[in-house]
Amino acid sequence: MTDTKRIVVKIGSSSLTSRNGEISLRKLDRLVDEIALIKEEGHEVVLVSSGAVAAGYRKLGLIERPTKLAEKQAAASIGQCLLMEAYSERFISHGYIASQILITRSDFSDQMRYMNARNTIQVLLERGVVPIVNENDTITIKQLKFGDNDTLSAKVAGLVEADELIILSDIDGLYDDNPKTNPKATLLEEVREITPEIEAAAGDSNSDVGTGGMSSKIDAVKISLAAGIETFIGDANKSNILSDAVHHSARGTYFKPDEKEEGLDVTQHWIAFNSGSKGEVIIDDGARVAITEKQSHLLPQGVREVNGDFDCGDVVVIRHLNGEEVGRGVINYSAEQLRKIKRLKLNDIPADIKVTKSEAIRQDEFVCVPSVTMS
Ligand SMILES: Nc1ncnc2c1ncn2[C@@H]1O[C@H](COP(=O)(O)OP(=O)(O)O)[C@@H](O)[C@H]1O
Ligand SMILES: N[C@@H](CCC(=O)OP(=O)(O)O)C(=O)O
Repeated sequence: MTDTKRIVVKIGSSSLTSRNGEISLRKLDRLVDEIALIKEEGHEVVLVSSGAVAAGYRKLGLIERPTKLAEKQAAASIGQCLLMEAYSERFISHGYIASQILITRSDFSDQMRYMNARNTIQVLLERGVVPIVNENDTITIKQLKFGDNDTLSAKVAGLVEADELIILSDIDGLYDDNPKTNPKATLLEEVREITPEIEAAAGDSNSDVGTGGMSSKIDAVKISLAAGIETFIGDANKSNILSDAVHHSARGTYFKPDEKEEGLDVTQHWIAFNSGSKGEVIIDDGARVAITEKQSHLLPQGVREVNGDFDCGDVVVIRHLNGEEVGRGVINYSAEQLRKIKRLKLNDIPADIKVTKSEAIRQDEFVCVPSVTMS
């Protein structure tokens, strides 16, 4: 019996569909068999599954995958039921119960709803259920979409503090160039850091059926590595892919978190990748050194400018005077208060400005955020 791991598995549309873009029940069956195998090894699994649009568009009377937003949403509304029905039936045949969790970005930007989702998934996992997550496509508006399920899966991995994120695709990992257009491209088997070269290798979005292509997978990897979660990208069509990935014997790309860095905890992960920001605080050199190198709090005296309209307790972006983003943190003053006390030492803050914590941002509520393209 191996140690129980908490594993988030993400399957993309391209791995669940047949050539004409319709959902393939044969592929879905295979995936469920693979998941059952790692469940039998004792692991907990959360599945992030795309495929709602693919499963629904034909029933909507369309002959090809829609591109208009309203049609995609209508197709997803039909397809999500069909997808869950298929999953549920097949998991039951293995003796497992599946559950559905549909999420929008605004659910995740609200800390209470985020923590609620976490508690719900915790109960499901303790009871051996396989929670199946997808974006709530039908009601999400364009500007507030996760957009691709790669990013969603990394955020879910952070939410449930997963040990491993496994992204299954129609390709057996990250290559140094797109193997579909460059036959000489070679597989990168282990990646320890997302360098500009890695980002360039993943290129721009490139996918016929899915939304993200390899570049959104790399954005996802940045999010999961920041939480200290090992991530694997491999081919959904290989037998035993999940079990082999868990035992590190599968062909694919293994992304390893920095062992010297402690990964972000669940609150820091929320601040960094889910909270959304209500404004900006511009800081000087000394303040930047204090919060990024000396592990000190950000004090009002280092604040030079305040942009936006936020309240005490909101998350703000912290930017250096030169425009670079330094990180994000929970602010202890409203924008109005901070404008009055910027550059002041704590002792000089007027008595009528009353707050529970006098630092502008406490170190434990500050996070340096790796730059991730948020779609
Ligand atoms: N450097 C690269 N290495 C591997 N695949 C790449 C690379 N650059 C672009 N791609 C493309 O990314 C595709 C996988 O993304 P996508 O179709 O969105 O899959 P999914 O539906 O699984 O999310 C591959 O089929 C490949 O064409
Ligand atoms: N939420 C959408 C999937 C979005 C999407 O295409 O994601 P992916 O295939 O992972 O790039 C659906 O279920 O159809």
